[in-house]
Amino acid sequence: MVQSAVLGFPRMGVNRDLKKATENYWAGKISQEELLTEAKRLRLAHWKIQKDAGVDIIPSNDFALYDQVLSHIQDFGAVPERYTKDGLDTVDQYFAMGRGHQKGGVDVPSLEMVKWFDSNYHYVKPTLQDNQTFKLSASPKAVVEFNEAKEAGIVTRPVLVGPVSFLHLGKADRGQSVEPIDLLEKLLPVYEELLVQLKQAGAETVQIDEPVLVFDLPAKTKAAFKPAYEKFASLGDKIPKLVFTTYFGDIVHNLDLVPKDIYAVHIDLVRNPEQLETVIGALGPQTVLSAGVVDGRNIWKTNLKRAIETVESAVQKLGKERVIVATSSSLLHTPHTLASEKKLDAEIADWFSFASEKTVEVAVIAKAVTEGPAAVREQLEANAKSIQARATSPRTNDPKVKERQSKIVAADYNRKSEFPARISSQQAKLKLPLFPTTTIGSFPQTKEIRLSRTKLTKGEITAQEYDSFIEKEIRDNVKIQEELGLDVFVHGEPERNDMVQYFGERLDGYAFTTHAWVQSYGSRCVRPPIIVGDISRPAPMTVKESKYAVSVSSKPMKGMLTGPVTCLRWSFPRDDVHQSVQAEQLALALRDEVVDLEAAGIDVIQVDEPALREGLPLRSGKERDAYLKWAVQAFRLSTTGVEDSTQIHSHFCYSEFQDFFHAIAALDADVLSIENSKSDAKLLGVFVDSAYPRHIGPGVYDIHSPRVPSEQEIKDRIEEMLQYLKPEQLWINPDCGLKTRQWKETKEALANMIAATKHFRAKYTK
Ligand SMILES: Nc1nc2c(c(=O)[nH]1)N[C@@H](CNc1ccc(C(=O)N[C@@H](CCC(=O)N[C@@H](CCC(=O)N[C@@H](CCC(=O)O)C(=O)O)C(=O)O)C(=O)O)cc1)CN2
Ligand code: MET
Ligand SMILES: [Zn+2]
Repeated sequence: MVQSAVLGFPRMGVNRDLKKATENYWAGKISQEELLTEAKRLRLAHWKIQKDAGVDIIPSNDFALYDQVLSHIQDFGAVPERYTKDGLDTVDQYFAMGRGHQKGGVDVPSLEMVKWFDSNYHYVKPTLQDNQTFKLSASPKAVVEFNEAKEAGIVTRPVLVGPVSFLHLGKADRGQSVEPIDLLEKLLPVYEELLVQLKQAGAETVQIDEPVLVFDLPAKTKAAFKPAYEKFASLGDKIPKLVFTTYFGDIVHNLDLVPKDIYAVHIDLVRNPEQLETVIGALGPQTVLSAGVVDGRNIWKTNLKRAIETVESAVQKLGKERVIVATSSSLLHTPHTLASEKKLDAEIADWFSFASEKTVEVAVIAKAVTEGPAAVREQLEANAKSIQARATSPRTNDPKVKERQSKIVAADYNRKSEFPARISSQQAKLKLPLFPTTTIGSFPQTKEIRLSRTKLTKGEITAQEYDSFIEKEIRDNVKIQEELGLDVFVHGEPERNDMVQYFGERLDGYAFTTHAWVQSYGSRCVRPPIIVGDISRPAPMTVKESKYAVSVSSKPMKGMLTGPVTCLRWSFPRDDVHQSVQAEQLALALRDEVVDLEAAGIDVIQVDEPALREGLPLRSGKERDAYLKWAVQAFRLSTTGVEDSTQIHSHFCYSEFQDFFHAIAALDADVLSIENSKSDAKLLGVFVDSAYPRHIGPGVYDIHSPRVPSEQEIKDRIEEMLQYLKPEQLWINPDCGLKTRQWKETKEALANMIAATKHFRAKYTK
């Protein structure tokens, strides 16, 4: 028979239960035991959902209290010494690596956290030493959780990040020069021991994730697959059978690296359906194919007929015993269940499938292929009806939007003058000091703010009461910035639930949800709005708040927008229209907003594009060039409608610009603020090499951690930056927005930032 498999399930729970438990634990409101009990309850609940859906192969060890890669770091004994030396217990040590720890005399910053491939999920980077050793934990999480499921009567397939991916996704610690992949030989015994333990516990198969196979890999990484998987093959029956798992791209360019005698290979057939035949052709004679046909990255109902056809074409070549029907990737990137959405329009809700619904889809597809379509006729008929209804719905189509798109001309992509002329008219108006200080937009989203928004939604306060509450928040934010002595103010974004969802809720062509949370990092979640049709702006979206902010401020006030590419990437996009078309529609809506802000007296406008980098196709080549072309055009289209004297800022939460710097330069933004505090200032070298003429604010401190950076630390960062950037180019700001922080640490950190800036201002002003 054809079996069904899920590669991973979201772990937050139906009501973000895990978020609440971890945050309560951090706040000292619940004990560690209570946290672990809640985590166990969630794991069991999630296994049960999959079992009830009829899924044959259910994952374990897909759970994590903070991040699954971080769990591996700990289980492999790859914890840097700074986290072990103070005697924190295992759980606190784990969180210290995830988010830093500044309590009871212990003061350690977090490890670096970066985007997981091209998704909005973040993982913690394995951070390795020149003399790195590895040692398997006494009770490895994968074994513990396998046993836990077994006790509940569910035999699961444990998920591990494979050794090559673990190392390739890691880096050398600051001051170390080790190339992680060189540590393979030292790492393999740990995998061996773990796999043996899993086998002894009763695991028949293990999902071993090697998603780095979708990249263009350096020779050394490529060369690591062979010894790693030969080693595993040599262990024979002592370890479970391995499902070599890839996702988010095709593996055709790396097919020779797929182990021939492996039990099974998983490929993502949602992203790259065309790889099917080639991959089948290259499989070993016994190897099973796990066909990822149910999208782990989006929320559209699977076209069951099409998925069944795909799976059947594999079955024809391999036979039923050698095909598994699976989700394309872990379902971590989709919300828990559609059943929680009580407010969605019924017509539109019928088009969606969230994680719980997707588990049913895999089971239905497997049954249809195993027993024939008659066995699931009702489900297939209902599905065909939904697919047809969406394809023909007038709600997806707006001729006015299309007409406007057809009228875009070349001049719409250009500012009136080049940067030198623009910056002098901006400077004449803004009169900023050397090293202008600013923040990235958001200030702490306090409990009070969130509660008052909840009250508005529930009708417990009026829109007017809510608006005046927001105005008070803006006034408070302005006052705080005045007291701190910042140079360019922000209104603080108190009215925004999220920088993308907020715009989704105000644009036509979007649907939005009440409970469809997806984990972004640690305990932080987002509710990506859903693009269902052509996008347009029925009314200004941010002008009221920005205008108010200007009216109560004594300094320049930045208007704050989320750029078209980021709106697209952090939404669930349509799958029936190319992403470039959706980005262009967003750009036109934002262009109108930018022009309206300018007319309302906002002289500085920031258009955030933090997701531009993550959207970069994972492999270099034609696809990347095409993406960068439309992404840059969308940004330019949204920002070029203003006068020279209006200053356009953009913000990026990453600093590794090397592979696409030309695109960053092509945005032609007057000022860029970028995340930089965790990276080597060397990365700023690209700005020097290309004689980048415009202004840059590399972040001087990390905002993901509650830890307060000292004035000296910030001075050191600025000093480093000045080795690369000209003083008149440099802005001083944090890495990113401050919404996840508390006020106390925010004020302390900004005060240190300003003190450090004053030191350099005095030094450089003659
Ligand atoms: N979309 C997106 N992606 C992003 C980022 C981002 O800002 N947005 N930033 C980067 C890092 N990722 C982040 C992702 C989320 C959060 C974040 O703060 N999320 C909040 C939720 C934000 C939100 O939607 N808030 C709503 C709902 C708040 C809420 O929880 N309300 C309570 C009731 C109020 C209470 O008791 O607190 C409830 O609904 O139960 C609002 O403010 O209106 C969280 O997890 O806590 C921060 C960074 C990269 N990707
Ligand atoms: C993830 S980028 C965030 C930018 C946004 N303006 C903020 O400050 O929150
Ligand atoms: Zn940011």
